[in-house]
Amino acid sequence: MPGDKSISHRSIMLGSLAEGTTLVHGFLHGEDNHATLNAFRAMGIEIEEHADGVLKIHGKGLHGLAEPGDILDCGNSGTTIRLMTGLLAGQGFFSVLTGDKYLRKRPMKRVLSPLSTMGARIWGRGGGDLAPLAIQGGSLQPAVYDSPIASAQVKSALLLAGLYAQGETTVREPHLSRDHSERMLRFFGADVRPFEGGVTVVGHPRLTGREVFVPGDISSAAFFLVAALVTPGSELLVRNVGVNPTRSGIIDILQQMGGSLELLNSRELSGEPVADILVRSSDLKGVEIGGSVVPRAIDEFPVVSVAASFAEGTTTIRDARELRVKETDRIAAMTSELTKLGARVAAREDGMVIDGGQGLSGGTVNSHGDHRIAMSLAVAAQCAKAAVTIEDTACTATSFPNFWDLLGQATGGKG
Ligand SMILES: O=C(O)C1=C[C@@H](OP(=O)(O)O)[C@@H](O)[C@H](O)C1
Ligand SMILES: C=C(OP(=O)(O)O)C(=O)O
Repeated sequence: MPGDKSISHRSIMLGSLAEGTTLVHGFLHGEDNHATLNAFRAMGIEIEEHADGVLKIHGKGLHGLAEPGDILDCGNSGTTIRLMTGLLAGQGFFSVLTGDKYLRKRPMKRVLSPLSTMGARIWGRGGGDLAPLAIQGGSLQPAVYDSPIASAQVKSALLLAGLYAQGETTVREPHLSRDHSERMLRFFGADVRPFEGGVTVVGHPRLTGREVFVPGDISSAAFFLVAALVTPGSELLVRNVGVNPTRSGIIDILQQMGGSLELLNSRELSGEPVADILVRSSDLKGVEIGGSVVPRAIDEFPVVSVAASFAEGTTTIRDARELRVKETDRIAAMTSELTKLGARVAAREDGMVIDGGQGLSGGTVNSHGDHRIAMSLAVAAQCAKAAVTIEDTACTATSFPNFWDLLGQATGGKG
């Protein structure tokens, strides 16, 4: 699997803010991560790329970034723009962040509001909710923030701002979102204290360059797990996948559906749990999904809805309103596209209801420009009764540049 996208972003950010050299093995060379990489280069950080894809980051310490000479383009990446907003709020310079037409529609007030309580000065379109964002960096005070949503991007923006505030910054969240920032901050030497319901970071740490091994991305593996489960006679071993419990909700959901998935060779890499996943085709059944598993599988719901179309009985997804503010409205997009393939799907305000079991037919579908929708539809196509044409597929390069090749290999050329 390609490297984990979330961990790859954070390795550039913390490697740049650390003193000394950071080596990153397994970095994801996708468009989103290149947006982060280019932003740090534009702020004066030297990042070498070796022939084997390994990155060497020459970190300049917490106060080593320079004012960028131009607007920083975050492309399609919500993680880049939201985490950078927190980080840039504490710098001694002015910066502007923007992104593509999808990113410029996504809500930013969720980070701007709590950052303003720390003294951050940030402006945006739409009354301060939309990019481009203009940031006048300056001194910050620590804060205690009760986030109404379980969002790692909100949490991480505040923790990164908290590095620049004297004292303790605390974020509480309704359910635990992915904790890669916490783990990597600690790995680089920051004082990070997780507690039941939240986390505290102590400001003004000294971060030291490290050697980071990025595990394979479970969100990318998810497409192959579902493809193998719903293709009769399949057996697939997916090696070196990050199985951090705050990310592994897809394994729990697929096992609950009756999927045969085994974790082998469990180990730890740079503070992150990793395993190989053995998956065998299985008869799936419909399930109820909601509550704390939702943030643990937030990017996997498009492909979960494909699995549900092949599962016997009804699958109900609840508490997943966040899907409406991703690269696209993923509830609306999957409902319309799966319906075109004959699935019985109904959208709900906070999720979907899927009556599965009758398989999918052929047809023409569209990704809506969203990488996860494109790849989920490829899995649907793989197992549909007739040919499926998927329009607008270049977006897979956002998170999974070699997706089509790997799908072809895994399916013996059928992909
Ligand atoms: O912090 C991160 O790396 C991410 C957090 C999640 O977003 P939210 O924080 O908006 O849930 C997720 O959807 C995104 O793909 C990556
Ligand atoms: C939502 C996603 O990413 P981001 O928020 O970083 O654009 C994703 O990769 O599915």
